[in-house]
Amino acid sequence: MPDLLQIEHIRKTFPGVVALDSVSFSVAPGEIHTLLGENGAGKSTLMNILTGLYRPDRGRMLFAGREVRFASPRASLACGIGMVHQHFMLVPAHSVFENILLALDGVPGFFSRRRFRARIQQVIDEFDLGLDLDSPVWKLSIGAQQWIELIKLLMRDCRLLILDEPTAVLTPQESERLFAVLTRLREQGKSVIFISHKMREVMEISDRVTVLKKGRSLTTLVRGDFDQARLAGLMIGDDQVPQWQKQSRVGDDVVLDIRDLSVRNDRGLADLDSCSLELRKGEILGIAGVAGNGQKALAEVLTGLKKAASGMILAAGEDITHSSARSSYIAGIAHIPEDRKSIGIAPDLSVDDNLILKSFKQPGFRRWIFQDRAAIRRNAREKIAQFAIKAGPDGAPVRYLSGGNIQKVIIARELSENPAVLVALYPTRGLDIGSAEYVHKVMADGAARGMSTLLISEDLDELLKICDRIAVMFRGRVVGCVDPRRTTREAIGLMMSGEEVA
Ligand SMILES: Nc1ncnc2c1ncn2[C@@H]1O[C@H](COP(=O)(O)OP(=O)(O)OP(=O)(O)O)[C@@H](O)[C@H]1O
Repeated sequence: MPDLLQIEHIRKTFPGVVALDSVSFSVAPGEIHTLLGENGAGKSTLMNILTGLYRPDRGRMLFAGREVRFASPRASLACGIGMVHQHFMLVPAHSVFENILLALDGVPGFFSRRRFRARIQQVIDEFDLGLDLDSPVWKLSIGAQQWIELIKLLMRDCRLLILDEPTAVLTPQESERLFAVLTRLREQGKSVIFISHKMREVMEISDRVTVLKKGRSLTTLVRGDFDQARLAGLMIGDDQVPQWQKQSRVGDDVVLDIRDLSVRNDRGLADLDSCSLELRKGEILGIAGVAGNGQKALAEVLTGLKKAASGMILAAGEDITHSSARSSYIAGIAHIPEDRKSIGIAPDLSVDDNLILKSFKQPGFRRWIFQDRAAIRRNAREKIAQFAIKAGPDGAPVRYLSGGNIQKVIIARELSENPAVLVALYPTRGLDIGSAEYVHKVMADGAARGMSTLLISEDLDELLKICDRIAVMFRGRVVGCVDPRRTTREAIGLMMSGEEVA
């Protein structure tokens, strides 16, 4: 059968950066094709070309045998290419049905509306999605909201679906359901481009894998010809994955004692609801939970971005909930925020400047009242090499970096001062395996030195591998605490969905 999509020698440059040098690969009808590549390899740029956001400098694309050039996202969608975005484009107050209607060009009349509703229901039943068309979107889980995005594309008869890190916000059970749906779609002859850094998923779902490296398509491998080690080796080089060993040295001292802590959001609702937790010296305490169950509020109240409505935070036994000691305590905490682009970095400043945002007043970076640019550059060079940051031309704004590389800049900055406490929200989300392992190594080394880490993550493999304990959050509370050596992904997954409280 002829290929549905053929990409030939695509090149795309930005000022001073070759994002894609020469990329060629094809997607067959009824195929799940994974794109794998380290941070900055060019995956997002390629998807932006496929979905009509960017135009390539060179090369050609054929879709269903016809050469295509997309002048806009609308043109790509009209052709049958749809992307399930990471940031859902849904109106929370509207119903599922209304949100799907909104995605169409023009509102159908009453009768066609009924027919349309019946068609959507058919899709829901066929894929066993269990969605209520009349439920307002804000009441739905993140997993259910992703179904809506998928249905929108299916209603538009998309033949090629692009999913970029779709499981980042799902429970293990929801991920399994997503994979079942993708398998069904494949059986129906739909094609999928799947992007993920999670090797377990890549192994489970891919028919073929194309490895991108430095803007070039290195190779395409067929199922049966690849395993995790081979893919990792191709992507980042066999000797590039940092090796580390966890040496558990959890002390008796409680460095943070959170007691019945509640935090309200702007609407006055409790994001954190009587949450209690203890973090010990040298401990890596994992927080599992589906995004939106209070993890972010917990990190924000600990790092001074939000105030506690009630309850207590004790640091080394001292109540700092509202005291003046709180600000100096917070100043010493390292924080890797969830929102990289608006909280984590100053987007228009260079990589060099972003790396010293917390330490620019230090004598090492000053000469009299002026900045010591040579020292700042030296520091940046060191960190760029240490964290393998793909930084682009000197002085370029950090917002031009790929998502994974922006994350590396934040981590390099936050961990450079040997903090006593690290609060990390999804620190390895979107990082390639080499970089994720480096972050794990940094945390393990930090723990051996006595650093205490609150690691909020949706990646259960990560939590099970690196944590001393895992607390599970559901609806603003800790609903259970488990020992990673005596639990399973499934057990944690059930707790995450509120089905079982340990
Ligand atoms: N608008 C832009 N201006 C300048 N450079 C850009 C722009 N968009 C991407 N780049 C650069 O192109 C390269 C490829 O980036 P891209 O975002 O496609 O990588 P990626 O494989 O998706 O990475 P990640 O896994 O980190 O998301 C990077 O070096 C990035 O800095």
